[in-house]
Amino acid sequence: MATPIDLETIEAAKRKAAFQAVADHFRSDMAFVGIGSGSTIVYGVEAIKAHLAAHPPPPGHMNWFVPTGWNSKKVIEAAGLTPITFDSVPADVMLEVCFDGADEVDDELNCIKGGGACLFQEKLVACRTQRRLLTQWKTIPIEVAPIAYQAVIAALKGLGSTGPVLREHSLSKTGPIQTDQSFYIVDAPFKQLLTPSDVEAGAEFGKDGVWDVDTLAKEIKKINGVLEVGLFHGMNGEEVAASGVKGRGGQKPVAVYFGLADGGVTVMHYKDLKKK
Ligand SMILES: O=C[C@H](O)[C@H](O)[C@H](O)COP(=O)(O)O
Repeated sequence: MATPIDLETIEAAKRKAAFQAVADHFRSDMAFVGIGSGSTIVYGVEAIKAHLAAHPPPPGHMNWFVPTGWNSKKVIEAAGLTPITFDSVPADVMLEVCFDGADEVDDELNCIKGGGACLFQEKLVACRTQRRLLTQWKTIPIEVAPIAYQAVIAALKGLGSTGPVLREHSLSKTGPIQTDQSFYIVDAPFKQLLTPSDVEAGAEFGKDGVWDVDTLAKEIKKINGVLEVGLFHGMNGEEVAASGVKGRGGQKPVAVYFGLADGGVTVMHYKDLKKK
C-alpha cells in the first residue's frame, strides 16, 4: 500500500507551486490581478506580497487585486494588498493574470473547481483574464438556487449522475452550506469525463452517464436553477484573444503548477500540450 503523504508535505508542495507560478507570471507593474479562492491561493498571495516587497511597483502605480469571494478578499486584505470588487473594474479593462487553485485538472487543462464552494465568481474573473495560472473529487460542484435544489438533483440524475447530493455543513444541524451568492452547492458524481481529444478520436458520449467535458458543462448550465458549474473548460484567455475576440478571457488556465511530494514543481503549459 502506498504511504499516505502527510499534511505538512502537501502544504509545502502547494506553497512551492504557488511561489513558482507567481515568480513566472506576476510583475509589479501589473494593474489588475485576479485572486482565486481556497487554501493554495493563500500561498500565492504570500508570494505576491514578497515579490512586491522585493520589487516595489513604479512610483504612483497601483496594484489592484480582484477577489473571487469573501474569503479571497480577506486574504488580500490580510496581506496588506488592495482589493477591488469585480464590478468596480472598468468594463473595458482585462485582468492581466489570475492565480487560483483547482480540485482536479485533466491532461488538456480542463479543471474541476468548487471544492470550497467558490466557483461562480471564480468563473466571472476567469472570463475577464488574459492568463490564468492554477496550482493544483470526481464529483462536480454545482451552484444552485436554494428553491430549485431538489429539481436540479432530479435533472442531474436524468443526465446520469450517480447520487448527486446537497452539500451540508459537517455539523448537519446547521444545514446546507451557502456560497458567496447565498446559493447552495450540489455535488454531482459522474463517470470519468471524456476530453475533447477523446471525442475527436470518436468516443461516444451522451448516454449511460458518459459525457465529454464541454457537453456536460453546457447540459448542466441549461438546468433551471443552476447558477454555475464547477467545470472550467473550453478556451483559455490567450486562445480567446488569438481568435479575435476582445474583452473576454477563457475558463481554462494557460498553465497549471503541480507541487510534488519530493519538493519539485511540474508545470503543464497549454502550448506544450499542443506540440504533443
Ligand atoms: O471552491 C473552491 C475553489 O474552486 C478552490 O480554488 C478549489 O477548491 C481549490 O482549493 P484548494 O487550493 O484549497 O485546493
